[in-house]
Amino acid sequence: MRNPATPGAVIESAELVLPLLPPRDLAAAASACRAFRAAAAAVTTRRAADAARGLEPLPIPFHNRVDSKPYAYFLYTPFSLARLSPGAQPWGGSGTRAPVPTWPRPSLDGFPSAVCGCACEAEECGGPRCACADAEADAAGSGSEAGMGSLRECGDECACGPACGNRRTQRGVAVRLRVVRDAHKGWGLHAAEALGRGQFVCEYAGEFLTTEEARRRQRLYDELASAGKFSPALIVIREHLPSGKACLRVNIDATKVGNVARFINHSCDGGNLQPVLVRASGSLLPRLCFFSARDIEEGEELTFCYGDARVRPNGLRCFCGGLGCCGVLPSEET
Ligand SMILES: C[S@@+](CC[C@H](N)C(=O)[O-])C[C@H]1O[C@@H](n2cnc3c(N)ncnc32)[C@H](O)[C@@H]1O
Repeated sequence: MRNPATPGAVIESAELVLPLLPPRDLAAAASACRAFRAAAAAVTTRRAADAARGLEPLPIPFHNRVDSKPYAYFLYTPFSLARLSPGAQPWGGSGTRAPVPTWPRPSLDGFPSAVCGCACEAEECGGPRCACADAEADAAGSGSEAGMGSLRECGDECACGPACGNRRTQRGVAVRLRVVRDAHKGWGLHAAEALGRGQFVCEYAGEFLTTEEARRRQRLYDELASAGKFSPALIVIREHLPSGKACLRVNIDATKVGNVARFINHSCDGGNLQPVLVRASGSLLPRLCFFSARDIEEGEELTFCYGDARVRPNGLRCFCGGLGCCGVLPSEET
């Protein structure tokens, strides 16, 4: 057995333990000894190089020319989760990149799914004969909520495989993005390559919450946000019947566990992203996905409109910079 006091053993344990630590604990560990300081610096550099920590097909780096924060800390999930498995998630270790888990997507643990799908021949999926195609639905058309598009994709019960053309949103973030710090808005998601109109950008992934839990967290987040230095990322999606009555409400919280969509800032003029509710055959819950609403240049910030309502007291100041900026961020009672 290796002597625990040897420099090699110290570095080995640093390699194992430091990637599990949140920033404050990492800084504390760095002050322990020179070897830990060097190992912690390497962890920080690797974290700043990929917000997605190897869980998306492409790395998504942080860029900060505003202050000294190298990255934002949260647990990464490429898909929304019904239940969280407790425990820390390593981030910034020197091991090889984690395998990309974007295929097959896990089915939503705990949610019932209907048995349905298509049996299309190769390359027929999404076409007129595909049982999963919905002639009414489109990524940029009328949807269940004002400004929200809708789309149907192939799902778990379909005969098609990972390369199916009707699974555009199921293979993770395949466009180059970066997370950029702004003096007023905090972190924001930017295009790191030019995007054509209608390209899939990312899903809004996080924890699925009950409405009761969403309300409880919203109250807490409001308090923390009004004190500054806190950026909540809890979103409520309501799907309406044509009559206008709400029929389904989905609460997704990406504040502590989420994906890169948690960095998308608000724009009062609607922004350059189109939110789309995507429903896969066999899945009862829709997923919120973002597509480019127009051609987007490399370096542009990606934004969407959080909503129209500004009803909660102490609304936060909006810095979207749009011509029609309302001055206050949208906020509604959840
Ligand atoms: C979903 S998060 C977006 C990412 C966030 N900027 C961060 O640093 O993590 C939403 C929060 O970002 C900030 N934010 C988003 N859009 C903004 C805007 N137009 N003006 C000012 N702050 C904004 C607010 O703090 C808001 O509560």
